[in-house]
Amino acid sequence: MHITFIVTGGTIFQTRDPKTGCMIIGAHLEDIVAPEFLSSLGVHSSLCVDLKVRSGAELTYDTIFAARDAVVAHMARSTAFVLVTGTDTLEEFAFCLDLLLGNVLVAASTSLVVTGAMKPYDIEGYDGRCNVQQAMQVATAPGASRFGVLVTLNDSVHLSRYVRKADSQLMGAFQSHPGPVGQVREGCVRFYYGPPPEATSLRDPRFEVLDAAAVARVSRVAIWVTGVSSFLPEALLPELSGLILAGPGTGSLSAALAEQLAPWTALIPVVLATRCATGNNFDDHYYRGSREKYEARGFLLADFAHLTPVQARTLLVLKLAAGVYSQYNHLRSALPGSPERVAVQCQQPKAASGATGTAVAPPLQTPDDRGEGTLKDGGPNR
Ligand SMILES: NC(=O)C[C@H](N)C(=O)O
Repeated sequence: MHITFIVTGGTIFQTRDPKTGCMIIGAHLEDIVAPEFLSSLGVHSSLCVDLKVRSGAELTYDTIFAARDAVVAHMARSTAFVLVTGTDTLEEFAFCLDLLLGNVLVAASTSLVVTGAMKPYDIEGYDGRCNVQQAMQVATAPGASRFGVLVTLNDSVHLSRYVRKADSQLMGAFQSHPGPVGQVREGCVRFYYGPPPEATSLRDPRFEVLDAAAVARVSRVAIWVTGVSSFLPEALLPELSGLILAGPGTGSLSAALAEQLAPWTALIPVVLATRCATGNNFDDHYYRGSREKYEARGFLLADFAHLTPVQARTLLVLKLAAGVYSQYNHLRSALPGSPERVAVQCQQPKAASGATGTAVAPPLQTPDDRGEGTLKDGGPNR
């Protein structure tokens, strides 16, 4: 067996620099992975691709694509891949790689497991060594390759589709809302269920041919959290390739914000997500018409069902780069703020301020809203 490691920094490699008192990359993969442990798994050769990133906050789509390219380049030789990274953006990294590569990995019977550490290398109780060992065990376990990209930390194995960093500090930070797909117990990997169809349905073959340059043109997607007395500065919108609104409950928007943003949906994709930790961005079972009333005004909901705002952002960036929404293809040819993009924006309506424009917003009231109120008067009870 051959394992390829890809490393992109993070707490797992960090120590305190005695000279400056600041955190630095003070450890390397060879300090963490014992050759004897590799041999015990039947791994006779390994390789490390260091993408030279300091921490999770520094992660860029360029690095994600460099990792994707490293996997593709070493796929023929490798039985398994272990990606060691900063935990702050680990969930985005894993989710994005699964969208880009999940089907390719499954077809090639190759596993990819992402891991990191919650405690620095020089702190008592350092979890990095154990996490990397368990990631190697999971990556080489029978059946691991049917899942696409997995995440392993703290004895747990998560599907990249469901995992999120739910705590900013503690060891059990990584959680999946349906629970982990597997665990490491008594030194052995146990998978409890196979990949449910929902976990793989977001992979799109068009993502497999994307490159970093295509994504860079559309990656200025902002996440804006709304709630009490919501607002959004109009001046922000021309700077964006897209907007994820993380709204309360099932992604409810105030009537005023919906009025302001509806005309902008002709220019940039505006996705409605929930700011709750889990759950959907609409619920037509309880709040009838809750999807249609926004989709009719140009907001995107259904393609982003049951995703966190961070996941919705990743998916939207890839969809835009792949040209999935032809109405937004103008975003792919010009960077935000460039003269071409500004020219398109100048043609756009400012319905909220009363100016004229080209986007036509349908009426606010949907048949199912009757009697429960409309967006204008506060909307139905969602
Ligand atoms: N535990 C960690 O890895 C957090 C760190 N700040 C990072 O993401 O690089």
